Formats: sequence, C-alpha cells, structure tokens
Amino acid sequence: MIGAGNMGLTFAEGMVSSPYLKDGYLLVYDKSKDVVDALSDDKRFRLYDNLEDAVKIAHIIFIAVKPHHCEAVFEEMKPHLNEQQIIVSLMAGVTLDFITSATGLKKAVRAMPNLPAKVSKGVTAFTETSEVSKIEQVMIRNLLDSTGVTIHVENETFINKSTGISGSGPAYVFYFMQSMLEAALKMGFSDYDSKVLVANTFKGAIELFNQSDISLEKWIDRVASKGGTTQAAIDSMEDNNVNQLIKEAAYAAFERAVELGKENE
Ligand SMILES: NC(=O)C1=CN([C@@H]2O[C@H](COP(=O)(O)OP(=O)(O)OC[C@H]3O[C@@H](n4cnc5c(N)ncnc54)[C@H](O)[C@@H]3O)[C@@H](O)[C@H]2O)C=CC1
Ligand SMILES: O=C(O)[C@@H]1CCC=N1
Repeated sequence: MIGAGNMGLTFAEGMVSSPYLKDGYLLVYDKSKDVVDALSDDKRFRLYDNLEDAVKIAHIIFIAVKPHHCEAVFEEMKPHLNEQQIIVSLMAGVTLDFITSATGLKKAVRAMPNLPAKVSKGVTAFTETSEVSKIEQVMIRNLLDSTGVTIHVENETFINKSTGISGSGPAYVFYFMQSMLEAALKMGFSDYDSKVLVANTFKGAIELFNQSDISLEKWIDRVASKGGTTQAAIDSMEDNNVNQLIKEAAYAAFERAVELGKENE
C-alpha cells in the first residue's frame, strides 16, 4: 500500500483483517515520517520507509496518494517493477492509460472507494485493463470487499461517474445533515439533542429504504400526509430547485474526475 492516509490506511486495515491476507503480508509505504512513526508499533503491517524495497517484492501494489503526487511515485517505482505485478489505484481521476504508461505495468485496476470504508460500510466501484485475468479480478474484488461492498463496472467512465455518486457522495450527505443540524440548533434544541435527532433520522430512513423494494417516491408519500408538514417541506425544496441542484453537484464531481485525469496525462 503506497500512501497510508485516509483511504490507504482504511484499505490496509480492511485487508489485513480479511481472510485473504495473513498478518505481516501487507507492506505499507508512506512518504510522511509522521505516518510511518504512528504505525511503527502496529504489528499487522510491514512498514517501509523506502519505496524501492517495498515495490520490488509486492504482488499487488495499491496506490492511495493524492492524484497530483502519483506521477512522482510512478517515476520512482518504475525501474523496480516486473510485468506480473498488478497495480490498483484508489485515486480519483487518474486514468488506466496514464497508470500503465507511467509504470510500464500492463495489469492495472482503477477502484473508486468511499470514506464509510472506515467502518466497513464502504462502496467501491472498479474496472481493469484487459490484461487482468478473471482470477485476478476475483482476487482484487475480495480485497476491496474487505471494506464493504464492491461493484464491477464496464469502463473508466463509470469510475468517474461513481466518483460523482458514491466517492464524493458521503460529503453530500454530511452537507444535508449539516443543514438539518443548523435548523435544529436554530429552533433551540441542544447540541446533543440536535445530533441525536439528525443522525437517527438519516440512519432510520436508510434502514427503511434498505429493507424493502419500495421506491424513494413512495417512501416520501408515506411520510407526507396530504396538506401536512412534510408536504410543506418538500414543496419548499421543489420551489428552490433542490433536486436539480443536487444532480448538478453530482455531475460537477463527475466532470472534475474527468478533468483530474486530463491534468495527469
Ligand atoms: N478521502 C476520500 O473520501 C476518498 C479519497 N480517494 C482517493 O484516495 C487518495 C488518497 O486520498 P486520502 O487518503 O483522502 O488522502 P490523504 O492525504 O489522507 O493520504 C495520502 C497519503 O499519501 C502520502 N503520500 C504523499 N506523497 C507520497 C509519496 N510520494 N509516496 C508515498 N506516500 C505519499 C501522504 O503522506 C498521505 O499519508 C486520493 O487519490 C483520493 O482521490 C478516493 C475516494 C474517496
Ligand atoms: O474529493 C476527492 O477528490 C476525493 C475523491 C472522492 C472523494 N474524495
């Protein structure tokens, strides 16, 4: 695992606690001394402060640095790679073409995870170059599944699209929660009560949604009595075009993922 920040460490932890990796089989490299020091007593990982030593012996190389840092990492690791190795990028935007040309590797996977992976509730979309065999796909999928659920998508456009829906999506949910929290505080609830009201409203609504095949529209109808309070709220959101604005936000993230790919060409 190259880069043990939010995502890299989350996946490293998920993978070592899965049945697919024995303790001590995951090599972790991060450029930051603080990150390496913080993990130095962690017996689950083999820590490296030298990229060359780690990548030489790895079978599968995960990379989770920020997109603008990857070019330097690829350049440094390229001389030490061999063509049997598989590279799995968790980075937004960076294309398979760029990854394969910058590393010389042919077997490459692009995965788009999200932050709930930290609590094993993540969702990851992935796709790969044609050189990655079916068996290798299953192997990678098993590792990605260690942080939640995984979907396979047919091409990279869907990786950029999933960035706009699920990769960035937790932030949209937090944004909506923040607005509701601010409304609760303004109404005079305490900090604690506001958090309890908001967090449990999201949690409960999602559990209901997951427990049946009923559409979201029908769920809205079940909450909203004719001429009642919910209808007043939904009408206010419709008048303010909130539905359209949320869709535009998801597309903005999708388009930014495409742009990030171009910036790394
Ligand atoms: N945070 C999120 O919710 C999501 C992030 N991602 C992707 O994951 C990647 C990492 O993001 P975060 O974990 O949030 O960032 P982060 O900043 O928490 O972690 C990046 C890590 O890379 C290390 N690093 C920087 N340069 C390095 C180098 N040359 N060699 C080795 N390590 C190096 C840093 O020290 C840091 O620990 C990004 O490419 C992002 O697009 C994807 C989906 C969701
Ligand atoms: O904001 C970003 O660029 C990364 C990718 C998806 C979530 N965080």
